[in-house]
Amino acid sequence: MTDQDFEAALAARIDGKTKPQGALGRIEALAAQVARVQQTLTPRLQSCCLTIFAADHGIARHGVSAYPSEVTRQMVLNFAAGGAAANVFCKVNDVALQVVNSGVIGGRFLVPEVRNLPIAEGTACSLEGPAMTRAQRDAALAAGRDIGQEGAWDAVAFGEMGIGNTSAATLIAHALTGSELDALIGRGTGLDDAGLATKRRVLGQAAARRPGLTDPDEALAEFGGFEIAMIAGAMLGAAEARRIILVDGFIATAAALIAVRMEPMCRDAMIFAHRSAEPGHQAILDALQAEPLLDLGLRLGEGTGAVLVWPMVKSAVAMLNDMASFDSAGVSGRV
Ligand SMILES: Cc1cc2ncn([C@H]3O[C@H](COP(=O)(O)O)[C@@H](O)[C@H]3O)c2cc1C
Ligand SMILES: O=C(O)c1cccnc1
Repeated sequence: MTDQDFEAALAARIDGKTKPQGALGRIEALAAQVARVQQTLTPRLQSCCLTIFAADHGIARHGVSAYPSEVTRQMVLNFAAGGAAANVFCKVNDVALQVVNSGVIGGRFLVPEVRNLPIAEGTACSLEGPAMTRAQRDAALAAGRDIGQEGAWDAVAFGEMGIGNTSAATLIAHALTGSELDALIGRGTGLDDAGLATKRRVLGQAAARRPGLTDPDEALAEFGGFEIAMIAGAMLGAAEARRIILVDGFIATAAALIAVRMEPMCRDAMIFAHRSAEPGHQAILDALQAEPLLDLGLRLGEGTGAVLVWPMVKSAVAMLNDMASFDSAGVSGRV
C-alpha cells in the first residue's frame, strides 16, 4: 500500500465509525498517529512502561533549586518503595514502572527495584565547564537507547528525578530553541523570589560560557544531566522500535527536543502529554510544533503527566479497533 492509499484507508475507517465526522476531535488524530507509527489500520496498544531515570547535577550546589541534592536519592528509594506520585498513577492506570540510577550521588542502590547504570555520581558543574565529557554523554545515550528498545511494550514513557534538572533543561532549551534565557527560567520545585534571582544569575553565567551553541550533542554535554541524556537515547531507541512515546513535562520535552534534533524521524512516534507550569515548556513545545493533550498546571516530572494520558491514547486505539461503523451497525449516514 502506498502512503497515500494508507492515509485514505485510515481516514475512511475513522470517518466510517458511528459518529458525526470529526466528532471525536483530537482522539481521532491520536488514533491515526498510532496507526501510522505501527503501519497498520488495526494498531495494538495494550502495554506501557514508565522508566524513571535519576541523576544528580553539579549546578545544584549553587542554589538553583528549592531542595537539596539528597532528595534525588531519597526519592529514588521512595519510587522503589512505591510511594511517589508516579507509582500511584502507574498503579491506577496499569502502567509498569522501573527506576534507573543514571548517576545519583551516594553510590549504587542496594534494593532490587533500582537498576544501577550510573555514569558518574552526578554531573560536573556547568558553570565551570561541560557538565559531562563526550564519552559520558555517549555512554548515557547508548544506555538509554538500549532501554528504549528492550521489552515488548507497545508504548513507553520516560520520567526523571534529579534536583537541579530544571536548570539543565532550561540551558538546553535556550541553546536549541534560541529563546531568550530569562523567558525560559522558572521556579522549578518552588524557588522564592530570591532563589529565582540566584537561578537567573547562575544560569546566565553558565550560558555565557558557550554563546551561540545550537548543536544538540554539544548542548547535551555542556548543560545536560545523565538522566536527560538517557531519556533522549531511550526516545531514539523507542522510535526505532516503532513504539509510541508518551512525552512528559518540561525536562522530558527538553530531552525530546535533543532526540528530534539528532534524528528528526523520531518526532512521529511522540505524543505530548501535557503543558507544564514551568514557563520554558511552551518554547520547547513550539520548537517541536507540539500541542499537548492536557494543561493541568502540573510541575512535577517523574513521568506523571505522561502516565495520565495513557488511558486517553488507549481509548483512541479502541475507537479505531472496536467501534462499529455505519455499515456494520446499520446506522444511517449524513443526509
Ligand atoms: C520531593 C520532590 C519530588 C520530585 N519529583 C520530581 N521532582 C522534580 O523536581 C526536580 C526539578 O526541580 P529543580 O530544578 O527546582 O530542582 C526534579 O527532581 C524533578 O524530577 C521532585 C522534586 C522534589 C523536591
Ligand atoms: O514539568 C516538569 O517536568 C517539571 C517541572 C518542575 C519541576 N520538575 C519537573
